[in-house]
Amino acid sequence: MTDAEALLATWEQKFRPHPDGADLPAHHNHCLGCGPDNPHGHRLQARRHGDSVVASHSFDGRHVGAPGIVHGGAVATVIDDLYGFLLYLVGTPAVTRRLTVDYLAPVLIGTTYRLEGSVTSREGRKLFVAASLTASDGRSVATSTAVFVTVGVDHFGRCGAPSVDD
Ligand SMILES: CCCCCCCCCCCCCCCC(=O)SCCNC(=O)CCNC(=O)[C@H](O)C(C)(C)COP(=O)(O)OP(=O)(O)OC[C@H]1O[C@@H](n2cnc3c(N)ncnc32)[C@H](O)[C@@H]1OP(=O)(O)O
Repeated sequence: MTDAEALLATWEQKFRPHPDGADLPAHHNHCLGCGPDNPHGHRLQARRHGDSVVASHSFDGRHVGAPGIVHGGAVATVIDDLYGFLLYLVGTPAVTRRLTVDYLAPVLIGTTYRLEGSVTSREGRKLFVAASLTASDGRSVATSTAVFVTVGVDHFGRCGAPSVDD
């Protein structure tokens, strides 16, 4: 089995049904959004919440933009990765085609936020998704929508999927 095939096999397992409330597996160990072994990553941990995915997350000093404030690209990365967990619930691989973020208020370093994402509709290969980032007092600090397009596993093979340890 090639490294790419081994990685795809781990994904196949990850796409099995996950019970409500279950912690969802990282996309792979070095994923920028959720990989536990990526020293530059966010190590996002998400769980299933009905038909949505939720996470509790705080950013650290590696993700700073203006002093004390999280870089907008880091916020977008984490939201994009949250959508990647939704794919486990949808049951099909897909990739981000369009991502929009409305930054409603500064996201602060070292503060814990709640993320929630869900699929709003599906048209053929297009998955329309939406997410929010909420402070502990209930204030929405960022909202997002995105379009994912479903792809076959060959999409990842073609791109030279990394080994399971990458
Ligand atoms: C078992 C193994 C599992 C493996 C499971 C891996 C899971 C893994 C998770 C990894 C972790 C996740 C992390 C976060 C997710 C990334 O980060 S994904 C990485 C970033 N995204 C990319 O690299 C995608 C790059 N783009 C592409 O490869 C190609 O453009 C795409 C998205 C595959 C689409 O290309 P295409 O197949 O040629 O499709 P195309 O005809 O252009 O469009 C398809 C449909 O979408 C529509 N569309 C296109 N753009 C738009 C738009 N902006 N708005 C609305 N509709 C649009 C088109 O009109 C078309 O509609 P129909 O005509 O079919 O009705």
